[in-house]
Amino acid sequence: NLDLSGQINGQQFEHLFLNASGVHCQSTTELDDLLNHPAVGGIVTKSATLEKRDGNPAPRYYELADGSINSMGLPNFGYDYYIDYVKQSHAKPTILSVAGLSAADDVQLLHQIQASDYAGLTELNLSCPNVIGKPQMAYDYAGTEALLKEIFAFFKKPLGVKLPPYFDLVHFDQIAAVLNQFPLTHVNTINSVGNGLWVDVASESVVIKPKGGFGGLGGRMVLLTALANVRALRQRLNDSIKIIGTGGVKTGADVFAHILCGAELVSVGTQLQVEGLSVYDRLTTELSRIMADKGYHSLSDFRGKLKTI
Ligand SMILES: O=C1NC(=O)NC(C(=O)O)N1
Repeated sequence: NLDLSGQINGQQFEHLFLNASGVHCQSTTELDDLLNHPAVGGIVTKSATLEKRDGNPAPRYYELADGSINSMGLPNFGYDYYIDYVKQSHAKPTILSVAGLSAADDVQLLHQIQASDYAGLTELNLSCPNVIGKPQMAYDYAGTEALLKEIFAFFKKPLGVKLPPYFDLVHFDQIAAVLNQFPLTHVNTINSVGNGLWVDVASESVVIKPKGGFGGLGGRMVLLTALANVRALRQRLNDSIKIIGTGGVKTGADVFAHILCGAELVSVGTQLQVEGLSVYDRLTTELSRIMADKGYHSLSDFRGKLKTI
């Protein structure tokens, strides 16, 4: 009886939960698992590159007490695999995530989507921190602006972007000034906190192989950064650009906080990896209890209504 829905580009997500791209979304079997789960409202594919990729050498993912560190390196089955999946009809909205290894790759990927008969949502990943030698595009404001100008000259389908975390209010101003120039359906924030390092004291060693142990951080330890990025971008972006809140969600209270900061929908990554699909049932129960206790019937009763003091 609670309304836990959200909308992006007029597409109704009956239930606010998605997977964070990269988690439980590389194979069609995993994607079907997500789509078939009642407490999942929509899915995001693993970011597709033009050609299939093995990704970085293992070990490349490590679970910590309060989150995760990963340097996967965009392992995926390639664009054709994912476009074939998302263009089939599905009961719930799909978001095709794509990641070029260069701006030219990004443009090529979007030309292919534009030429396809896929009519769903696309998300351009501008924030993978783990491709060796490649920067996170969305930290280059001029580069991002030039890329989006080139893309929107030909791309007429719904498009959002996956952003890295920003840590300076001026940087929020700068990326928002770029994004507000374009008819984006959404931004998905945050991607992992790039290039953290975990040290195992017993072995006196790093715990993942790529990049000498440097990897993107996820899970509870990034919640405060995720909330700040959702809030700051909600305060700065045009209302037409919705926000998918990703990062640090472990409890129903974390979900509630993301919505208070302005998220339209909420993704779960590390905690999905840790707990499996049942995480969505637990989060739904916990969120519903908080809403009921507060007398809320719908997410819109409190979305974006964070109080300041
Ligand atoms: O965008 C990404 N974010 C991550 O944290 N890891 C993956 C990856 O490494 O493939 N990509």
